[in-house]
Amino acid sequence: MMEPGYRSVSRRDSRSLVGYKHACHAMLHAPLPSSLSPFQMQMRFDGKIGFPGGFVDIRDHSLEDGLNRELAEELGCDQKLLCVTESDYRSSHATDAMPQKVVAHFYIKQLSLADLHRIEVAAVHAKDHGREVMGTIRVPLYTLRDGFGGLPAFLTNTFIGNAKEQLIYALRTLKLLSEEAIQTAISAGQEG
Ligand SMILES: O=c1[nH]cnc2c1ncn2[C@H]1C[C@H](O)[C@@H](COP(=O)(O)OP(=O)(O)O)O1
Repeated sequence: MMEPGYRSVSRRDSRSLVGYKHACHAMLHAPLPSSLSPFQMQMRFDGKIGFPGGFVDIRDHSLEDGLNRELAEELGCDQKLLCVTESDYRSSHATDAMPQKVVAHFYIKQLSLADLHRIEVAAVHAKDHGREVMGTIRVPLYTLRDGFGGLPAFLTNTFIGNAKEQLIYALRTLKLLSEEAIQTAISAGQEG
């Protein structure tokens, strides 16, 4: 499932697209052997949910340098605690939708639970906290007995760009939930 208007593009080919801005966003994830396995998104200034990151000027920086700069601004942590590298890169999708043509690059960074928690605490003191970022949030990976609370309800939020598809991609690729559980959560969210 992909947000209409987004097409998959390779990291390499994306560099030769003309007239596109490049945006990099990262999912921070701490593996745990339970449905509480936490990963992070954030509430943005516009009331939409997305991942930390932002626009990157590829004339001056590598994708990862630009992403790490954005993460420092939004999460307030130094690179000893959080440094995304090319090995964390997962996908790129281009869109021609207005107001601007964008290539959205996506990363998944695996961390220890202790470091994820340190980042959540540091985020309160970040430059962008209360301006562009209203707060970090954890994504619920469970579904309550009512069939709606938890992940299905979370999926009814409004997401920025293709962040919802990036989230579902991450659930699949990290095998955090079975395909059946993912489909059930998506369907329940649509009905709820
Ligand atoms: O989490 C996201 N996943 C995919 N695309 C996203 C996400 N968050 C924002 N976006 C889009 C929206 C814009 O087209 C660009 C850059 O947005 P933003 O992160 O707000 O960038 P700046 O902070 O203004 O640099 O990506």
